[in-house]
Amino acid sequence: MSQPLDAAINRTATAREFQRKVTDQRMIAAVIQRGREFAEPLKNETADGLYLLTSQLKERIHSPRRHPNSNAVDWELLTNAIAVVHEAIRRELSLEPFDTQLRAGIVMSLGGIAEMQTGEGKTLSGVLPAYVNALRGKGVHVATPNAYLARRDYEYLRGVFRHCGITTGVVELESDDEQARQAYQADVTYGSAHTFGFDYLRDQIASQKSSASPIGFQLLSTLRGVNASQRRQRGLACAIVDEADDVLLDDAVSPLILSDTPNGPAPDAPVHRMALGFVGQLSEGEHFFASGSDQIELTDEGFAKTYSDTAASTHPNLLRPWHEYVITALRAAYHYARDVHYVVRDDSIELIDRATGRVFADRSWSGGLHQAVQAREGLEITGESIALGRITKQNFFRSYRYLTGMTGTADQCQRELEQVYGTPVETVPLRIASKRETYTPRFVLTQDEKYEAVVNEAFSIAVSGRPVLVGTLSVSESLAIASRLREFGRSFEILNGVQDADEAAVVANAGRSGAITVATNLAGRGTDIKLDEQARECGGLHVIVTQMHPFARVDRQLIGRAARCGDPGSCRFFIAADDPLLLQHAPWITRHLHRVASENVDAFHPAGSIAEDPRRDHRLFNQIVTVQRRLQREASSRRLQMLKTDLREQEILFRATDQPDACWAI
Ligand SMILES: Nc1ncnc2c1ncn2[C@@H]1O[C@H](COP(=O)(O)OP(=O)(O)OP(=O)(O)O)[C@@H](O)[C@H]1O
Repeated sequence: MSQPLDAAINRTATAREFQRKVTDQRMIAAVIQRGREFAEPLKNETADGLYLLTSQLKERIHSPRRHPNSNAVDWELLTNAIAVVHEAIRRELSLEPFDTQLRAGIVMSLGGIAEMQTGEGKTLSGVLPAYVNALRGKGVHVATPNAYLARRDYEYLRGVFRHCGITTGVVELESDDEQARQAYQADVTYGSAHTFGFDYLRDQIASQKSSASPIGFQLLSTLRGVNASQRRQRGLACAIVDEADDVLLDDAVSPLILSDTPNGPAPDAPVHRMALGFVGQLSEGEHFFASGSDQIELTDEGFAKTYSDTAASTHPNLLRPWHEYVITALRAAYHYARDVHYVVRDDSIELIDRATGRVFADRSWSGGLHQAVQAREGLEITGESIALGRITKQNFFRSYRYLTGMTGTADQCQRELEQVYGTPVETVPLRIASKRETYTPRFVLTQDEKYEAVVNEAFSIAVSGRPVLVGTLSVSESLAIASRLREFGRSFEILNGVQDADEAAVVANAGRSGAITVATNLAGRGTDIKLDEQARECGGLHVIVTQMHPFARVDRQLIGRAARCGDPGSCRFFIAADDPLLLQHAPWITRHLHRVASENVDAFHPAGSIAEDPRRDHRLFNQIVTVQRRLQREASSRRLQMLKTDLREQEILFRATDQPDACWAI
């Protein structure tokens, strides 16, 4: 990597600039105090009075008086903004924002990412930075990890913004051009990170097309007041990213690709079917090695055998060399499992986002993998989609003039967020100490034993009147646990992206006393499970984690559904010796567990089961956490490498240092 490219990518210097401000605790505390004082008389203000205040703040932010030192923080403006937002929240939601929420809001208004524990009320914290940035009049995008959260937050907060005199909208993947344009015209637009990225790509493609149209046509359109490109977005002025670690890091590795899928079967469908039949003749170790997360390597012998099939290797419909079809068929067989990586619905493959558990009908794998999986499932093999435009999420979010966000889990990511996005992370202390109890992790030998133990625990806790959330890592695991619960005739709800029930309705019921909910990671982030009074009195929500994720942050998000905002609650991890995380990354723990099971045989613990031993179990658990930290470090360097490659390939002219100091400096 060349020095200039490294330096241009790195935005640490910008982050350090912001850091000085977001860590000025004395000033922040004073601004909160004064903001509250300013809010007091606003209680008697009319609706028009609040709008007028917003108009005055808009004028102030555009005032030429600010130009000489526009980078300096306008504390007075911020104080007034706090007062308006405070009063609007009180009027609409009958809530008073906590100091911690205002503090997080100020951090975001000053250019930092606010780290606030799960359940501490980030949703309300996002109002202040959205309001302050909306004053610029250039549009604010509030990006969430998924469409459900975008709509939920939009519906919850639009009344608050209305009291402030700020318009809001929501964009969804299904929005047509007109609906999307209207939503983007609003001061604050809610949407998933995906939707914002795709709309950006659409606009890029539309403007390329329009600049390619004849000059006469362009002129005519301009005279008629028609924008030839008919863009959806107004530009990338400001983004406030919810669940910033997920959107800006974990999910940023999958590029956004706007593609067009041709109708009808793929021309090379017969070759994919031949490859599927052929791989049955190959054996692992002799003809190929399945290594890494998604790698297949043919040996010399495997390569020679592949090309001994002359009917396939010279087939007239080949779109790429024959051995690539073979490798793709092997990848499909070895690395992609039904109900783990994808589901089959309405005779088509729908991809599962492994981090969030969401099922996406509109996503597909590239390079022929989608077709190889279709072949294996015996479905019609459709044509490969043609990429019309592509951008990595990293580059997309780096393109915003002003970027900020919030998360409950930024540990181990601070450096990366600083380097890549120029955003320092500021941790907001807990409002009150968490009441969550973490029970001793339970170790077992096999998946079957684990499911049994999970179901027993769910029953015994639900019977005491507490609601239970069983968090699984895959659709197949959720189905396995659901079928055991069904055997016992116990009613429960399931939330795995393929269930029929409405997601919001399942979440709404999950906090009822005695309810059992089995969910994939769908319930792991952002979901607010509200307890009923009896559930709270009985001890709150209990979260069962059926499998540790390679990243500890994902686990912490899941257990963060319990004991929110001062409520009681608890959690327990279940770990089996044959969990993929242990088999792939900590095989010594698997061996150790087998040894323990063979040594600890007595009347209560027959051969093959593991007796509880809190000290040993905590020690083993901590070892797994260390493995998770290593995996997270590795993922971080992979992402950085990706960004460098992407920038080099696309030869993007990027701005290294021109991120403005604050929204009023844009
Ligand atoms: N100022 C407040 N007063 C009373 N209740 C509040 C306040 N702010 C938030 N809450 C409640 O606290 C709960 C958690 O809020 P919220 O979902 O915003 O948390 P979060 O930090 O976004 O959680 P997560 O990290 O899981 O997304 C909600 O039920 C919300 O209604």
